[in-house]
Amino acid sequence: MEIRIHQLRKTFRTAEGDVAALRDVTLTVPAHQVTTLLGPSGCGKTTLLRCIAGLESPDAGEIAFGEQVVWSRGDGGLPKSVPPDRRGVSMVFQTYAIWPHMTVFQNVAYPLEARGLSRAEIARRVREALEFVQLSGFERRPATALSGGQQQRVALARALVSQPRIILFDEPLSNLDAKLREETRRDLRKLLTQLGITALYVTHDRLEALALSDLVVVMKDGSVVEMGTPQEIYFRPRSRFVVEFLGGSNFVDGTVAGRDGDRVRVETPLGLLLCEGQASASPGSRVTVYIRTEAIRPAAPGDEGRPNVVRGRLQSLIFVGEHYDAEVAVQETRLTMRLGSTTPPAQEGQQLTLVIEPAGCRILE
Ligand SMILES: Nc1ncnc2c1ncn2[C@@H]1O[C@H](COP(=O)(O)OP(=O)(O)OP(=O)(O)O)[C@@H](O)[C@H]1O
Repeated sequence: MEIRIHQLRKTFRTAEGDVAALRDVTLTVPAHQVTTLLGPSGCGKTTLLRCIAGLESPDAGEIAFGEQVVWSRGDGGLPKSVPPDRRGVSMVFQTYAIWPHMTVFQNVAYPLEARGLSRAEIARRVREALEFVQLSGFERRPATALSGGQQQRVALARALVSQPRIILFDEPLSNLDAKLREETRRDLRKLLTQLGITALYVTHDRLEALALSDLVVVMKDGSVVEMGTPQEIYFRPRSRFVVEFLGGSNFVDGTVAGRDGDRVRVETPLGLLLCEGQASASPGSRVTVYIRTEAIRPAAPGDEGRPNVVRGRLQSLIFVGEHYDAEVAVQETRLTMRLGSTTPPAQEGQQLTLVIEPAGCRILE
């Protein structure tokens, strides 16, 4: 079920003044896929999720599930709203919100109790949901006698048992430790792909967004700034904000010098760089170039005469296990890069010749 959001606006009135949590957000969340809302704290992710669930009332705009409008209000008019329990939406929260005084079975059965289903039907559906999250055999366990990861799976089973059209996740993994988080992320991706349900997932963790999603929507200050597949967002970001949010660090300012096929030549403090992106950039215009850390490598024999070769001095080298994080000064500019940890690295202070792969060198808007 596709979610269509059109010019959704929400302002909170607080003692300190108005807070614009959503500024005319327009967005289509595709059906049967996993979409994440990614952005820093306070950018409006949770507010958008709560508006979709019907837990928050927007000020203006429209929300539709497929062809069904579930909330709408033009400026000044009365809102039209489908109540939360009639939207066919389930939500999984950061705190799991499972009931400690109930068993696993009772927790998962809870959403079905009020529906007048037979005991046999409830038992069948709960069994199926628990099988799906691999918790068969845990039915009679008190919910508190489970690990954090297992509690999270109970919350997921409870969200699935009522066969929702849409499932919403609000930072569901943030209470788990790093290892469990990684495992649960993998399991969740597998489960959601198998289910083929429309899932919208809120996180401020970039790895989670990249690993889980079919589509990543980056938000800032109540607005959508960019969206795309994880690969598009990672390899072809358009703004410095997105690059920085994804952990990128190498930026140089420059002036467009001309074109070279699909690529653009930019005069920078590192010298002339051949870059991807914005082939329309006109000569003379000022631009910022982003260089991906892993696009920089030490030069090897045969690299002479290649584009984007620079010389610098190794400033620092930090061992982080699978590689060294290195910082290299190229005249006034500092570049961060990775050096393999299996080959003996260079010494701090040593001169290095580096190649910057043009595919990892991008002009930003
Ligand atoms: N009930 C409320 N009353 C007043 N202001 C609110 C309320 N809920 C949210 N806000 C404000 O609206 C803005 C957006 O909040 P929201 O919780 O949607 O952000 P978020 O991106 O989900 O952040 P986080 O990752 O920290 O949860 C913030 O500035 C927040 O302080």
